[in-house]
Amino acid sequence: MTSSTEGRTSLVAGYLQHIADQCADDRSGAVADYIPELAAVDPDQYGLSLCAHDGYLYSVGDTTTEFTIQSMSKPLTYAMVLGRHGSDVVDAKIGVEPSGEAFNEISVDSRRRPRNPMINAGAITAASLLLPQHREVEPGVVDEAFAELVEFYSACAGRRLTIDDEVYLSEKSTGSRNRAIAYMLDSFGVLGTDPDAALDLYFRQCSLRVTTADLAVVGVTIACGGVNPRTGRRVFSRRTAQRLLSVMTTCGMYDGAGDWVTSVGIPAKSGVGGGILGSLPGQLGIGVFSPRLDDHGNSVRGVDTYRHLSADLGLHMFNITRESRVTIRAVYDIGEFEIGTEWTGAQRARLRGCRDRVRVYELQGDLTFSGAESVLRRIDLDIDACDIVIVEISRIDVIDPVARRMVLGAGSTLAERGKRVLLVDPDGVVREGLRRVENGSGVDSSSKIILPHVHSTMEAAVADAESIQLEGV
Ligand SMILES: NC(=O)CC[C@H](N)C(=O)O
Repeated sequence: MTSSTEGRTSLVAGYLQHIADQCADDRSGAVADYIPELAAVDPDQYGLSLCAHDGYLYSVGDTTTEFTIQSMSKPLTYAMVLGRHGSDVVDAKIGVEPSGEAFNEISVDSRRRPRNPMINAGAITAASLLLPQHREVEPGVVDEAFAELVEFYSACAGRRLTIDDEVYLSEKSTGSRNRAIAYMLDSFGVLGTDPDAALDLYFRQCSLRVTTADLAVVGVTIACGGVNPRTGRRVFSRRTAQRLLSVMTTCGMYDGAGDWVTSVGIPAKSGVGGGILGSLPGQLGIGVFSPRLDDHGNSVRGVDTYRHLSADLGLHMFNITRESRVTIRAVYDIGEFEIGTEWTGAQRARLRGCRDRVRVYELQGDLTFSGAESVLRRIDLDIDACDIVIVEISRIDVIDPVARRMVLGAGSTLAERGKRVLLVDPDGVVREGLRRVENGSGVDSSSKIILPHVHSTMEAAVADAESIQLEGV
């Protein structure tokens, strides 16, 4: 498996690779076989991508492999329809209650509406709302609606998506169940358009090709309230984003919604192609792909991956923190050290070169995975400008176990590049983790762990920085 991030090999990519490795051996489940194109895929493929709220992308595994979006298209078409008609019109046609049934169940609620937009009945109704609301649909109208749909999906993914024609034609020629659903809806008067046109649009949307990176970017666009952070473009409104997160939470993983929310807690949507799209509000987007499915039609390794992301990286949406995002409240350089008279002329000359090589980062808020990820990336970005980094965490109250490991792990990753990390931690928020690592029950499995020096005051850290600088003189 390959791993790629947009920068240097990072701690975060290492965590993702570790999760991928833990899920790799599970060969249970079976690939979707209702059409030959899906049955023929390599079942062992696996990819995982994560996109941070500023658009930075991490990927491990088969992340360039394209697969069909299938039901992960449902939230996107729903978003389009909400934008076009407003929630009142849409709510009159499609409910928002979890159905507790399979995705292709032929059922409606007491008002004869599909129960929610994440099951096929709701998704076909959503697709119908992108077409002219009369029965006589002229040729070319579906093409036009599809072109707009591709435009919208592509804006969410930040890249032009294309259709898999074989999958589309196969879906179209074998879709009796979906046809039954559409005609039932039509008989109830739910569809204002030609049911075959709605089906055609639905089959096309399901056949668009994506990668896990695309899914992560779509997920982060939802997480960021409708703005794609990679393009800076607003694709849909904040209200729509809130709606998508709500229905993904309650209905995205079909009949196991309660279990999903408690054990994973990441709004998500799966597709029978083996993908799972996830969106953690305000924080990040996730894309996973592995073709073998469980009885609900969700990717087996995909579900397992999400369980790990939630448990190991603390990514549950109800991981309560005081401030949702840690902030770097100040960054400054210590400047030139006092140079004592005991030093020789040559030493003094070299000491002067130490100037501005010690940089302080003061953090505040609660430190979670996402916060630690962005802080470490910021440090990584600046690192050529300094030799010693002092991270001041006296204003951090709560630190997640994963964030603690990340902060401690920075000692090793920066040491590889000849840099040192010192922590100012008066309240001992990292101390517990430090003890565990020192006892050998730690964290990163890297052979030599270089821990940051931990100090209780800034003065002590600065004095330590000074003596480290002097060692090299
Ligand atoms: N759950 C899914 O991904 C279902 C999509 C599939 N094309 C169908 O409509 O049956």
